[in-house]
Amino acid sequence: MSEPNLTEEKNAFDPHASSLQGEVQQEVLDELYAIRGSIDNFDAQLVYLLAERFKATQRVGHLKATHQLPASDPNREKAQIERLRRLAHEAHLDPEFAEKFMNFIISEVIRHHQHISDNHRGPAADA
Ligand SMILES: C=C(O[C@@H]1C=C(C(=O)O)C=C[C@H]1O)C(=O)O
Repeated sequence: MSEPNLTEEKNAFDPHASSLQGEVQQEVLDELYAIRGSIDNFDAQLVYLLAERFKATQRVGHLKATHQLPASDPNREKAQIERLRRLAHEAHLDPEFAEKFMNFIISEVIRHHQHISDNHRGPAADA
C-alpha cells in the first residue's frame, strides 16, 4: 500500500475556502462558489499562459546574451504597450490596468535577461 502523499495533501486546494462561511445564506454561498469555479479556471489558465510566455522570453534572453544585445528593447515595448492598450479598450478592459500589468511582466523579463547576461560565458579567450 502506498504512503499518503503529504505534499499533495498539504497543497490541496479548497475551492470552498471562504471567510464568509456561516455569515451568509447557503444559496448566496452556492452562487458565489459557482462563479469562483470559473475564476479558478481563469487563474489556472493565467498561470499556464504566463509560464509559456516566460519560456519564450527566456529563449530571447539567451539569444541576446549570446549576441551581446541589451536586455531591454524600449521601441519594442512601446509598440507592445500601444497595441495592448488598443486591445484592452476593445475588450472593455481598463487600458491603464493593461499597461501597468504589461510593464510589471516586462520588467521581470528584463531582470531575467540581465541575470542570464551576467551569467553568460562568452567564447573562451583561447579558443
Ligand atoms: C522579450 C524581449 O525582451 C524584453 C522584454 C519584452 C517582453 O517581455 O515582451 C519586450 C522587450 C524587451 O524589453 C524582447 O526583446 O523581445
